[in-house]
Amino acid sequence: MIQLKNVTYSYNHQPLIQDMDVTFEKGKVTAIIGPNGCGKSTLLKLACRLLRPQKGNVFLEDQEIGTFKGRTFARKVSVLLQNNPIPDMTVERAVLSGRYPYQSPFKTYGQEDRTITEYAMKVTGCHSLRYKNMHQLSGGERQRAFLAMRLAQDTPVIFLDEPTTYLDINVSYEMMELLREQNQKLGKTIVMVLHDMTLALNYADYIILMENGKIKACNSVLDDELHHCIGEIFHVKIQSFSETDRSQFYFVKR
Ligand SMILES: Nc1ncnc2c1ncn2[C@@H]1O[C@H](COP(=O)(O)OP(=O)(O)OP(=O)(O)O)[C@@H](O)[C@H]1O
Repeated sequence: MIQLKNVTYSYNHQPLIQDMDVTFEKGKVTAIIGPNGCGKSTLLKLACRLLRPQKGNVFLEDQEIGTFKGRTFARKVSVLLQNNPIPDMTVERAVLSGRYPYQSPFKTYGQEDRTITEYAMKVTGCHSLRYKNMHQLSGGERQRAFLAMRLAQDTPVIFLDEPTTYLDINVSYEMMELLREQNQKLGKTIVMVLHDMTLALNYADYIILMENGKIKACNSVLDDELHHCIGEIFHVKIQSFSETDRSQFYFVKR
């Protein structure tokens, strides 16, 4: 479980997030949604200690995240951001480098690291790209390679900021299926910022809906009040394909 307690964050003395309390449930998939510029990426960065709150605290399993040593934290939490620096190396080498938290001056990459690297390349569909340089990939291929790096890191918690950027609709759904599988089979806690609300509603357990730096709603994807708030903010109506199976949603413009 990741908890933000009473968190305040300002850019250049302009308050964006103020006294925010929010919890990301362990073993669940949470999607953060909201209009452009409402603070989704900032919230994600605060939760994975890429930003430090000016006030308040963030806890991972009841321990303040700032108190973890670098490698210990990197064994618990991996993060896929929107604009990652592109490493000048092959895909295989880049995915293997995701194993860095398990290395030390006395231990280099071993069989376990290579096995997990193979697995991560396979499930993300990067296997055939393994000998290409990261700079030679298309946007979508590179995004899959970055995801493979994060899976190789093998952490119980994965944060992703807009993971479907650059991906076509098929690959977007494949990526969501893969993340869902990581959650259901391996119990990973997944928190992702998503612009595509159809993906958010159909793949998350919980939705955090933000507006102007504030949380407008935070609830199960099935919650009617949440649907109402989404409808108000985005001027849409949420419908389910079936009244009995309320697990497949789509949107219509109001
Ligand atoms: N490094 C920064 N310095 C100053 N202001 C920033 C910085 N990063 C973000 N902001 C501002 O903070 C606000 C929230 O940004 P953030 O990236 O968290 O929003 P977002 O909801 O993720 O947006 P989007 O959906 O467009 O990606 C925006 O007004 C943005 O301009």
